[in-house]
Amino acid sequence: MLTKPLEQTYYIIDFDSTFTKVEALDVLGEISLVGRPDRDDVLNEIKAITDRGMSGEISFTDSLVLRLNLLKAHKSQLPALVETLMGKISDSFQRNKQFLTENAETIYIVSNGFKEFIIPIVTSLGVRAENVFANTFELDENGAIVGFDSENPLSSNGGKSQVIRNLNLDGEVYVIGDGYTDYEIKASGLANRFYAFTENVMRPRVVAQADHVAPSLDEFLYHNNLSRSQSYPKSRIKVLLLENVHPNAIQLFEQEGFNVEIRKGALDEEELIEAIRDVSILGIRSKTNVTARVLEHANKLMTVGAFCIGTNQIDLDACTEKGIAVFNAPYSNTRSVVELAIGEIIMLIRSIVPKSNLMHKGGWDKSANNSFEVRGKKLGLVGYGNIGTQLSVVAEALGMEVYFYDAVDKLSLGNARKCKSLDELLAISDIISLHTDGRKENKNLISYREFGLMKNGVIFLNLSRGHIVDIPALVDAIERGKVAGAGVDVFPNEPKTNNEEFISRLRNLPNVILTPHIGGSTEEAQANIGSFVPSKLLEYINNGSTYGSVNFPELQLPLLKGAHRLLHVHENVPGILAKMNTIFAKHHINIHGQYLKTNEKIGYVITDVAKEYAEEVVEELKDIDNTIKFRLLY
Ligand SMILES: NC(=O)c1ccc[n+]([C@@H]2O[C@H](COP(=O)([O-])OP(=O)(O)OC[C@H]3O[C@@H](n4cnc5c(N)ncnc54)[C@H](O)[C@@H]3O)[C@@H](O)[C@H]2O)c1
Ligand SMILES: O=C(O)CC[C@@H](O)C(=O)O
Repeated sequence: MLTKPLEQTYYIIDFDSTFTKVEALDVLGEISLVGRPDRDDVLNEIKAITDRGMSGEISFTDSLVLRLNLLKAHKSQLPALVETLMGKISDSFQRNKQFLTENAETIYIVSNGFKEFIIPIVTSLGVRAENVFANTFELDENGAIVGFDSENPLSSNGGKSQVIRNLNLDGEVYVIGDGYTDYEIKASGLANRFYAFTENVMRPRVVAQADHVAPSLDEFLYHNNLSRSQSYPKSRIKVLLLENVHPNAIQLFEQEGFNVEIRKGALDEEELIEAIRDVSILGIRSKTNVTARVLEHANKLMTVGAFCIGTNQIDLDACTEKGIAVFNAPYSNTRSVVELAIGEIIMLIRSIVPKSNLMHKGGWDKSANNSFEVRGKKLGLVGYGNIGTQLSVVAEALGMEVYFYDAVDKLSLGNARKCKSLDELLAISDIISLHTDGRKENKNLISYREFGLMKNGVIFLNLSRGHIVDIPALVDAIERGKVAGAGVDVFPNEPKTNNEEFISRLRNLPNVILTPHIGGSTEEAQANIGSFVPSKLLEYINNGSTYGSVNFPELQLPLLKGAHRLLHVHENVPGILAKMNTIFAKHHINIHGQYLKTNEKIGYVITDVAKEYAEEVVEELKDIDNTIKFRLLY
């Protein structure tokens, strides 16, 4: 579909920190200085000299002399340097090898670095060796690197401009680089445009001079309508991650080249409305409410990741109606909640909290009063889903008798016994632990009446969702001694950040363990979630797969190869697929594969088609009545 501009265009590309992620001489230093006790100091000195050269404090030639003297490198170390640099080629260059090979004739690498390592690297991606303009090392008779070709214009300031002038290029000249010397080519009137390349390093002084900022080569290719590996540059796709999600997630999005913004706390509705306008991918945990009102302002939003189990904080119906796919981590923190519940049950039934509090005040209460074993006690689980069932198994291993009640018929694990009603479970249990999901109907599931049904001296836990328990009723039950001990991790109103005060009537009650919604907050769980949820979001963005989505029809799609993928989300009304196929037939489109899945609200159709097709097809598909969202991937 895309066509190259007609006029001849030349592409001048920098090497260090542009073609590769690193400065090659820094890497050479890491190799040549191995074993030296002062290695880190010398490496820092080399970096400082590079900066002084770049800022103009010393001449480029002087900076080169000083750095080579410090490096004390030998030609035998160059293969190791090349091997390391091979692994450090910028991601967007690696994925756009096709651009480099197809335009090999008009691509020039112009660098103040050295041909000895630049040529093997750039030719591996199709660039021509004769189009590499760089310096060469000077060696002594033993092969030590002792200098450089001082006659080469690239050994001094203004060298890049001189090389371009000598090339006498006839056509449009675009320069892509991260350094000021790259901009200087444009400043000398020798280039039409300068693209500041910021994938690896962002130099404000250089960016300030740029005609366009290119956070990746994809952006450069997109800006010039050139063929590329990404249909839409990821650097244009904004990811907003709230509530301190694990660094794994940030890294996964950044390494794919997305534009990632992170915020530590949750946002309230107004703040989120403001922040979400240009966001395509939103990551939250339990405290950010994605309401229908927020979604009205989220016109670019494609997907939401709940970096937790619960999704009750998200208006799933509104997301579905807007064609926004929602994903969560349904079992990444299950084990963590189970372990906390077990720990709390033992602490509460032994009355450890008041004993410990007393000791902190200097007291000593060595007695067995109100201390019991868990062995043989009846544990009642309300909700027998992922957490309930796992807790059931671990509790049985401790010798507890497990009873459960679930809204749907569930298979009992081990010797766990099913109760026919919630009331039956409440009446029978010595310890009651809530593990239902947070659907609205569960608000105040446990209130005065339910506490009234429980045994006197019951141990009560809520590590599910705050609104499931009527807090005044719980406070009353604790004060009356009906509940002998309580563990509460979730609350109807929770502080948005760690700086806000926790206000609750549950404060300062005896034998009550309060935890700040950390049932799932272990290093292991957060790291798991930080990888799991992005993997789902990325599969959806990159491939269209919705497997594991909590609101979209689930489709696990094959990888996209040699085709264009058209993704169509529409209201679930009859006849849409027929209309799409009529359009394909009318334009004689060769279909490689087609997948359809619906739920009660929407339909999701993926069609893989041969790459050549008329541009109107896309517009016609978007114009089908009841279309909610359309995307094109290749
Ligand atoms: N404290 C934390 O940090 C933390 C961490 C993870 C999960 N959670 C919460 O724990 C809860 C359980 O998580 P899960 O992964 O086991 O969920 P799940 O969806 O696997 O299981 C929930 C179960 O509750 C049942 N249920 C719903 N309403 C019910 C009702 N009124 N009566 C009886 N059963 C009912 C469902 O049928 C389902 O089997 C969720 O609310 C989740 O948000 C909290
Ligand atoms: O980490 C969170 O904010 C929520 C944890 C937990 O409630 C969940 O739903 O997984």
